[in-house]
Amino acid sequence: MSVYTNVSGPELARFLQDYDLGKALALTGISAGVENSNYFLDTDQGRFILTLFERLPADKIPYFLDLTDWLSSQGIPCPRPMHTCSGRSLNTLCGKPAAIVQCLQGQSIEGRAATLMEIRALGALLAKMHKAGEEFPQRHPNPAGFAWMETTARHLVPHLDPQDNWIIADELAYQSQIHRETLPGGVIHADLFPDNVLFTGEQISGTIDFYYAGDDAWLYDLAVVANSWCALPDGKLDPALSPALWEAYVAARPLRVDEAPLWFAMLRVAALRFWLLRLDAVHFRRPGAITFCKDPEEYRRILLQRRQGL
Ligand SMILES: Nc1ncnc2c1ncn2[C@@H]1O[C@H](COP(=O)(O)OP(=O)(O)OP(=O)(O)O)[C@@H](O)[C@H]1O
Ligand SMILES: N[C@@H](CCO)C(=O)O
Repeated sequence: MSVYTNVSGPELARFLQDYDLGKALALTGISAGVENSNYFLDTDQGRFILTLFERLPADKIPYFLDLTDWLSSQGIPCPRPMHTCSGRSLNTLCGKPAAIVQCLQGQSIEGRAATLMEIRALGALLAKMHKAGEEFPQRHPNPAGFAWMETTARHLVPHLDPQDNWIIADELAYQSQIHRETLPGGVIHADLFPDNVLFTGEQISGTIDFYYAGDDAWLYDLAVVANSWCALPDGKLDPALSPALWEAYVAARPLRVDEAPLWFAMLRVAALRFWLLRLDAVHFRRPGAITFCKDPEEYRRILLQRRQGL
């Protein structure tokens, strides 16, 4: 269940008085998603998404709304925030930070492999997103960078078996010598998994869930996408999808000469990041907290394959 806060009709009507979006016709809870309460909001002016933020503190949210506002103005299909009559995109509803954003068309392909056309569209769009973020004026270092990984790994030590602790420590030692901050970079999505991309036919009509976005190496973002879209069940890279993703990306953003040699280092660190994230969710599920645990084993498998260059 992903609607944690129920919004009454009178509360919604009061909230909408701040906007120029017409009168509410229907409010329908969205069952997908785990972190926030999301609703389809139908008004006499169309359909929108109403999000009540259940995890992020209010002062952390404007960056993400400003970023999607910016990327959307640059032609990236992402949820453009609606502004109140006084110009704010972040508001409060039922005591929670809340926003109304554009409702994008399309469906995710979650549950099946991408086609070559879809993966090429994704590679091209990711490059376009990276370039579109270049002029975005706000800086926000990736909160899940190397320091986050070291801290998370340290907390996990008593909960993992010696072999997994060894793999993580060994990978961190390797990554400590890779200076991805020297690679070309800027704004990255950092979580562009299949459930965060909407397609209409084989065209991408939306990218959502920018709440892990920040500044980091662009090649790292491509690696997050490659691991999450192009891994076979045994964790190896799909021999057709992975090159298709790469070729579409580099056609739209030609790489600098020092990037390609670090491809596997980026695939490895991207795998480690999501293995740690999932382990953290499993072992530090706080009572009452809203956490959803995806299978850490999937990313352990992916990391082991990437460490072998597969
Ligand atoms: N702007 C949008 N346009 C269309 N559909 C959207 C939009 N935002 C969210 N959705 C729909 O709502 C679902 C849940 O959204 P989302 O994945 O952002 O959930 P969340 O709980 O905020 O984040 P997470 O999935 O990371 O926990 C999506 O799978 C998608 O179907
Ligand atoms: N995409 C992440 C969850 C964070 O949204 C995962 O699959 O572990």
